[in-house]
Amino acid sequence: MTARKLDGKATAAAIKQELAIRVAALRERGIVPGLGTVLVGDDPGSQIYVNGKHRDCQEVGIASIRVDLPADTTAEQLRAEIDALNANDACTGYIVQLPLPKHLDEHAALALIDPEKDADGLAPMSLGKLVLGEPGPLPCTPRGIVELLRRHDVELNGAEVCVVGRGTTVGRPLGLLLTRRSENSTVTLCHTGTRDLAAHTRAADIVVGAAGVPGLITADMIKPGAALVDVGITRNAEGKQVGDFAPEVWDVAGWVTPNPGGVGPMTRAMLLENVVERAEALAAGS
Ligand SMILES: Nc1nc(=O)c2c([nH]1)NC[C@@H]1CN(c3ccc(C(=O)N[C@@H](CCC(=O)O)C(=O)O)cc3)C=[N+]21
Repeated sequence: MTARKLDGKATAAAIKQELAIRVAALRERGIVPGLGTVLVGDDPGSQIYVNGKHRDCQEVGIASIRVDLPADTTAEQLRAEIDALNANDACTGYIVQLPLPKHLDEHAALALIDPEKDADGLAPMSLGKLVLGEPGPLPCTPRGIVELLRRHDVELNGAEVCVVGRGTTVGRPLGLLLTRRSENSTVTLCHTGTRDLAAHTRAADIVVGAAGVPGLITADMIKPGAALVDVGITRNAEGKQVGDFAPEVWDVAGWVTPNPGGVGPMTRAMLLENVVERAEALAAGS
């Protein structure tokens, strides 16, 4: 059996077309959504991602504001840049690209983002709202994963989902998203302390690899027909993006996200979605 593709690239392209129409409608009413990015340092991966986000903005008609800072930026300088974006009316939402250089405190930086402008859904107020079930921006990767599965008609209601990885950007918030009544999945959140990972992955209808360990999840750990979502973006020695699943899983699974071309493009599409949603709320007067 060969798995079908959970095509993030094509799905993200379709979502961007829908967003372009919504952005055009906003612009007709005099509202221009504007995404800001704050990038500190010269991590090549982060530069690629930020470039991609600005390209996406241009495609759908969102204005973009780019703030690139040197690696030795101080906490005070970073705070001043964040304050400036909070005060800038042309910026309706923004992100602070992670990881920050080691001398900067990521949680402290995220806490400075005006909750109304948190495009990533990773600031403390947004994560708190997610826990409480209140409306707010949703973290982009988890939201993109749910959207990708929905648009391929992979059943979430009652599904057994094994999420491998407990990080704050993906694993943990994905568990929160999937266990809402609207998704209604049963989630097992596995991590480095899990005693028998294979026992959990084998029991799952959907397995999400978000551990950042190349090839961690192998074909023998998969229930035949399961849907597999690969969040891993480790770079190998040749600079190629490698995921958390071994390639042989394609012979066992029912659905697999290509990588690249799966979760990454969906993450970027959901960032745009968050920005457009926020601009629409502004247009509605809230
Ligand atoms: N505040 C913050 N928000 C983020 O959303 C965030 C972040 N920090 N830090 C880093 C991670 C990583 N991330 C990716 C986004 C898109 C692709 C993506 O589109 N990848 C392409 C390949 C890109 C290429 O290699 O050219 C793909 O998978 O098809 C990958 C990774 C967002 N992140």
